[in-house]
Amino acid sequence: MSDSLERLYLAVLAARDLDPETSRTARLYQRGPSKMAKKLAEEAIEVAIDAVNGDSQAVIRESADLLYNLTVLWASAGVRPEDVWREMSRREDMLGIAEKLPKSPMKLPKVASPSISSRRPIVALEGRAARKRH
Ligand SMILES: N=c1c2ncn([C@@H]3O[C@H](COP(=O)(O)OP(=O)(O)OP(=O)(O)O)[C@@H](O)[C@H]3O)c2ncn1[C@@H]1O[C@H](COP(=O)(O)O)[C@@H](O)[C@H]1O
Repeated sequence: MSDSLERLYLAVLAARDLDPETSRTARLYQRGPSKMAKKLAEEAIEVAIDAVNGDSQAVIRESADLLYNLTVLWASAGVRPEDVWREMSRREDMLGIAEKLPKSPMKLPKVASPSISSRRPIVALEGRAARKRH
């Protein structure tokens, strides 16, 4: 799977400078990170709804769309697939499985807790006023 995500990532990088009239990826670049984030969030919600509805074929299709939009956001944020694989390996080495680190301080070695000011700021995604573009 990582091979096909890496190929998709390279295709996304190559499409950045194409004509936004003909390339969806170039259009997303032109509209910026907030539009990319909105598309990613929409696809994630679609996957979740399809799973709740028990539509596994739709989950598969929407998951592919979700991964495409994730690679676009990675590319925009300067994150490479190998950066993500490295983080997954680090978690696997630490926990034996590539899952999110536990929040409970009981399960982790003691580290300085982040101050409130270092938390991620809340940002607004692009509004839903505009209709979906194709
Ligand atoms: N692999 C993909 C890919 N996978 C999924 N998508 C998505 O394909 C969906 C389009 O299908 P739909 O029109 O059914 O989706 P939609 O949700 O109704 O429409 P949108 O509002 O998302 O536009 C969108 O959600 C895209 O985000 C992709 N779009 C592009 N690519 C690849 O990205 C590369 C660059 O392509 P261009 O962006 O066309 O230059 C090429 O290698 C393409 O194959």
